[in-house]
Amino acid sequence: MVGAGADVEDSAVEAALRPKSLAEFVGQPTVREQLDLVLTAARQRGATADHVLLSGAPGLGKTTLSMIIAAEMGAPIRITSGPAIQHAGDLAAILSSLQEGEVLFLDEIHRMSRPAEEMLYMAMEDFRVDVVVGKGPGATAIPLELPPFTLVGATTRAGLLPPPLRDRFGFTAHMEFYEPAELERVVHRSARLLEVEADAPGAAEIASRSRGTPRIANRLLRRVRDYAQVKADGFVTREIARQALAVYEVDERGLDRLDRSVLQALLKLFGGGPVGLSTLAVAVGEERETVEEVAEPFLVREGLLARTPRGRVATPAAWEHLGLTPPRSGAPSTTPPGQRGLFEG
Ligand SMILES: Nc1ncnc2c1ncn2[C@@H]1O[C@H](COP(=O)(O)OP(=O)(O)OP(=O)(O)O)[C@@H](O)[C@H]1O
Repeated sequence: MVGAGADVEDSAVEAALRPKSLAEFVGQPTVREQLDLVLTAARQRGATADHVLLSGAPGLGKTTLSMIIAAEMGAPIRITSGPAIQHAGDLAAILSSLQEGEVLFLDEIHRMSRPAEEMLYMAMEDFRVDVVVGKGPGATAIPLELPPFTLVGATTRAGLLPPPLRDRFGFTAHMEFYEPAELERVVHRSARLLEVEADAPGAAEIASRSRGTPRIANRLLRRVRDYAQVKADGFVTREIARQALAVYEVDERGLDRLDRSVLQALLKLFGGGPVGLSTLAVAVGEERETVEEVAEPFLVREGLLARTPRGRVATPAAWEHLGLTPPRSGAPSTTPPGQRGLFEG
């Protein structure tokens, strides 16, 4: 899938395309300015930077920013994720091996286990953990001093974090979706690094279909590059980008196969809603989290889907985008000739 999955070559290229400094990081002007102040001030004081929480949709640059924080502080970085830390002992092992000033990047921090989370409170605030040795009445807590470190937590939604954890971050940055002009700069920068020749309209076409997300912009650029190389002379123009993205089923608004299946299920199976998230996810054969965190933020932002207390509801723009007619008084919707059904092909 062009929109969400990644192959091995893609992962390696993605790493190579990461900006290495705040100056190279495109867009997010507010976050960049605030973070620059936090880091410069800490550097001037010769101190370890405060803990940073980054929230925002997948692919907006949270991992990249955590690496930049380490690079700007001249510190090493350790990368792990919430789901990888199931026991407090896992976290104690990581924390006790940190060097002074090291950046610990904890992706999906909202998915950490409860005991680990509680250990993290003390580690963040007092740079200390209590390691419990033994079991039952004979168990003893041995306090362990930690070197000062910077925790960079990443989450798709800061609202998922318990307040005691959220409050222990000295700085919280909310990453926004990128404007088309910013994504165009991302595409030009990546094209230069990948040695792909693209003109301005070609880059703009890719940017406008990238759902406000640099990771998707980079991925679409690579797929358009493949098409340009195999079917043309390697040069990316608007027409080449359009042809390539039609092959990969990314439409003019940037909706990919997953987005369209979600909308089609909502419209065709549930008459436009309201329908619960779990039911919708089952209908498209995806995990609830994938629908909620990958497809929905974009569909909501595009004004195609609304989250209501009673469930997910399609907007009139969704019916229009898929060329379907909203049902009147319970009549089934009609599919114009040539429109492909949900489960066809
Ligand atoms: N501001 C930016 N400027 C240029 N490229 C960027 C920017 N932000 C992200 N990218 C590119 O997008 C890709 C994805 O970024 P990254 O892995 O940091 O996202 P993420 O928010 O951590 O995603 P996830 O939460 O899914 O792990 C990287 O390869 C990077 O090259």
